[in-house]
Amino acid sequence: MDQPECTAGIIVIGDEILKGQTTDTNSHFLCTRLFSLGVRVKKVSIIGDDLDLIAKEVAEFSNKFTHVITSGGIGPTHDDLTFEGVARAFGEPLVPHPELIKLCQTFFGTDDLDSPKLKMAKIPQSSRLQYGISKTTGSKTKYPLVIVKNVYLFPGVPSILENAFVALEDLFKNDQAHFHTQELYVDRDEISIAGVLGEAEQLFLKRVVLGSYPDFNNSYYKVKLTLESESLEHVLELEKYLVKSLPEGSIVPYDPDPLLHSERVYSLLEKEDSPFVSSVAKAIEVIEESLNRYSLDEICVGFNGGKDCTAILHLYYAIAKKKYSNLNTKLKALYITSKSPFPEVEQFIQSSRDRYQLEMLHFDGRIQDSLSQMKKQYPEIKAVVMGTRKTDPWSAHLESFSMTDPDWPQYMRINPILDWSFRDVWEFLRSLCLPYCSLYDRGFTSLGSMNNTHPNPQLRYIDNRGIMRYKAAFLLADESEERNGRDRTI
Ligand SMILES: Cc1cc2nc3c(=O)[nH]c(=O)nc-3n(C[C@H](O)[C@H](O)[C@H](O)COP(=O)(O)O)c2cc1C
Ligand SMILES: Nc1ncnc2c1ncn2[C@@H]1O[C@H](COP(=O)(O)OP(=O)(O)OP(=O)(O)O)[C@@H](O)[C@H]1O
Ligand SMILES: [Co+2]
Ligand SMILES: [K+]
Ligand SMILES: [Mg+2]
Repeated sequence: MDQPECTAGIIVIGDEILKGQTTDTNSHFLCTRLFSLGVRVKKVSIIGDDLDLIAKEVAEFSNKFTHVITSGGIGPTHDDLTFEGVARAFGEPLVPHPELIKLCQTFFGTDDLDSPKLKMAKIPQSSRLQYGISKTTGSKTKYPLVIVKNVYLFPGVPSILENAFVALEDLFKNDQAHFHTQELYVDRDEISIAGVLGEAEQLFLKRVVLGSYPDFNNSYYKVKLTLESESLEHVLELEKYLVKSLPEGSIVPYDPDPLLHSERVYSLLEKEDSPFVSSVAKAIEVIEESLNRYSLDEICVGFNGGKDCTAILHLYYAIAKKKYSNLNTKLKALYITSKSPFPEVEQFIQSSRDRYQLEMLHFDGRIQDSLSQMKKQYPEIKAVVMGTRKTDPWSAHLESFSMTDPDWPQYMRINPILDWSFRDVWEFLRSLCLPYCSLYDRGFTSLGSMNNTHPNPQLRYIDNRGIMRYKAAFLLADESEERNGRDRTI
């Protein structure tokens, strides 16, 4: 820690970003990688394709930071000005580089120095060329990175920048420093823990950087704390201090990436025998059996954003991922839109689609009609995995594998959680920290459509300011009241 800090500045160049036509993902990528390499990014600047601005920014960044990374503006067109801007920053001319000319000739088949295709071969006089080693193939990259003093000129196209950076990241690795980070999740408002955080900050000044980030939409915590230092000891010391000083029970276990840890579904079975463990075991058994009977192409998950199918979807994902160790086919989900869907439900369905990378089979209208349409449009589908439980209307007679009723389009209904209780569903979702539709945190216990569903009166309470509120669904004490928020208790 006696050495000067290893720092970096990032300059993202391109009019399209300032106009909002392109979202900059490169700075986020670079910040993440550099942080893990022990390099502290001090500043990110986004500027347009403007020669003077590029020159000024590069000169200033080059003075201030150990490394400067630019992204964009090195293509063949008139508006690509980064080489020229960097040359101007250091008072150097642009000169054709023999090696780059050769490369441009092989790529573009021209040796006309005035052709736009050869513009990319003219670089600042003191440039160095650096080839990377591809981490996947082990071979030398086709195109070199241009480096001028401490400035690294990366192309702006995200996939190319990312590959180039990974192939060259040893250039940036700071062996002196490795940041140790730790996250703590707190189930209290930021205001109520601000005092403790302030004291901690003073006590650990300069030794640990403490960050506090509220999240108003998370079902599991309200504030994420980040503890970060070059010394693991100091991080652990601060952690201990916070555990001691924050209100008892306010730090909650949280898994920010339950899909990455989907094998935890199986770890649930290792817990002490209980009705919940048997429920999970049975569900796993049914889904494993269905994957023996059907290929991934022939099955979809009936997914309407409700809690039961949220549990089902995760189980199905975890089991499919285990069976087909490298899931490279998309899992299919059937969603039949109800008459007036809740926006919160639609939003949750979209975020689930993205999270699990689902292929959505989407229909509008009556369930029966939609299933007939699915027969025509996706004739390969033979079975639907569903979150039906025996306590649902008309479901007491169902079995793990039940064909649809005779007057319905014929599908195998796979029902892995028929015998689960309301409590089982919540224990499953919450112990794995799975995201679920936000309505369940606002007193809804079963979801229909907007015109027939409201929060469950059993969960109503008056808060300390006299305002009527609803507790979260998982706190419902009497499970027979699950459908008490539905109009037609059919
Ligand atoms: C894929 C699929 C198959 C279904 N098959 C039948 C069926 O064979 N017989 C039936 O009466 N209802 C069937 N249903 C309807 C459901 O049992 C249930 O009534 C519907 O999902 C509405 O549930 P809710 O009232 O809890 O919102 C099916 C639904 C889906 C999505
Ligand atoms: N519109 C639909 N599109 C696709 N699948 C559906 C639809 N409606 C019901 N299903 C399937 O039927 C199952 C039972 O429906 P149900 O509404 O009881 O459960 P849920 O929506 O998952 O949760 P909740 O009981 O909290 O509403 C769902 O889990 C889902 O698999
Ligand atoms: Co249900
Ligand atoms: K903050
Ligand atoms: Mg429902």
